[in-house]
Amino acid sequence: MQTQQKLLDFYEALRLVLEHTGRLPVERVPLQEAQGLAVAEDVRAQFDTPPFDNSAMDGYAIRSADAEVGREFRVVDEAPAGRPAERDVGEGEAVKIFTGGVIPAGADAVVPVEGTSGWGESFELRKEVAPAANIRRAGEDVREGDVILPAGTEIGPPEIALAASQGYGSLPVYRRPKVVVLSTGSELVQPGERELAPGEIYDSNSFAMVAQAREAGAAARKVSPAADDAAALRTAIREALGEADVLVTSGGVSMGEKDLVREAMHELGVERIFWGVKLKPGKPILFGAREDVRVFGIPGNPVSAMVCFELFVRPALVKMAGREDRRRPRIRVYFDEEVKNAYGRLHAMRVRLERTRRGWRATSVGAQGSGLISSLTKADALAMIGPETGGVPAGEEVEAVVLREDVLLRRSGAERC
Ligand SMILES: Nc1nc2c(c(=O)[nH]1)N[C@H]1C(S)=C(S)[C@@H](COP(=O)(O)OP(=O)(O)OC[C@H]3O[C@@H](n4cnc5c(N)ncnc54)[C@H](O)[C@@H]3O)O[C@H]1N2
Ligand code: MOO
Repeated sequence: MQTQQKLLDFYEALRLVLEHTGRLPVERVPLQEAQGLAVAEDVRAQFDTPPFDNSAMDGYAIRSADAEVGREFRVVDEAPAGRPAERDVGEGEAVKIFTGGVIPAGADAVVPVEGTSGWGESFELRKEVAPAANIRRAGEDVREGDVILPAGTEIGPPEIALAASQGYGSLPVYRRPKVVVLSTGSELVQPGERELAPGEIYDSNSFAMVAQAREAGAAARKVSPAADDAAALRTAIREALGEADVLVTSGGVSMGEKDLVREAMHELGVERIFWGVKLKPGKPILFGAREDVRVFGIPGNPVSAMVCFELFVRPALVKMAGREDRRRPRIRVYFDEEVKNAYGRLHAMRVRLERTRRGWRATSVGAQGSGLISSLTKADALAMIGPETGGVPAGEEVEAVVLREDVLLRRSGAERC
């Protein structure tokens, strides 16, 4: 077994991940499944909306030329939404109309019922009515042929509404990436299943990484963890490879005799693109490909697993889905005190962020061990402390990857409604 690693620079490793990751094929998905995906080609309006002139108010459709205050009108028909009137509106006549009702021929204005003596077979006009009052014109929302959703648009609730209003039951999108998460390790027990025996721990990584994948907009599921056993591992990986665009394994990629993931992947034809990155946490990460499946062998330490997911898997997933706009924001941060880095690797340090007059101040969340899951619940960002100079002096800025994007709102002074 290979026990020496040539560690890759982090940014070079990320470049390789992105270089080996492309957009997934375009497919049409039902509207209700399109949320969060990117429109893959321009979508055009198939007709004007609204499709017809219609009333903005409950009231009467009349001829504005007749609209003298005090005049009596005869109601000749009605036009509720969905059922146009059969009669035209002649002089001194009105059609009872409700919001969304088709404006009948002859009428050019709607008087709200509050501007009349009320509902009835006839009414007296009590308020002036200008031509075109309370009419929503055909095509005032969108015009036939307009590009309503340009390629690349994120599909959110307003885009879904617009597409539905144009009769689209499905939209062309870059397919949502399918992620399968496979934890490895004989010590793992599923939470909620039973109490732990000595030496066992609960499998938190597969839950964490499914959540991370979903948060990145992918469809993700976990499969049963595989024991540290070559045959079991091979079977589990083979099955997962058959179902995924992205396979993420956790554990078993380091130097131990029970670290069998690399070998299993090799045997199953996964081409290794890199193994080992000059990064803390996350050093033993493996990245490979088999045909269209991208494979991340992520270290088992829970913080390493989640940080590797953030820094490598997430950028790949959002690229596959055409949603590069969902890459994490990067900002410059400073520390009040010197921060040392004796790891000899780029330290993705868990920090809190605070907005000051100088900019963004980063403060370590505390101990940075790779097993300290609770530390991640306190982290707003990963401050990238380079190994070259042994750390970063007080006040000097470094790059940080923002994990909790709502902290950026703190700068804007925005309040929540
Ligand atoms: N001789 C060396 N030992 C180690 C090295 C090294 O370079 N030489 N690297 C260390 C680093 S850095 C890391 S990171 C870890 C990663 O090791 P593995 O990917 O092989 O992970 P495991 O050994 O399987 O597990 C590590 C740790 O994480 C726990 N774990 C595993 N899976 C889960 C899970 N699904 N949920 C929660 N916790 C999990 C596992 O019990 C171990 O405690 O290797 C160092 N060793
Ligand atoms: O790289 Mo390991 O992830 O240092 O703990």
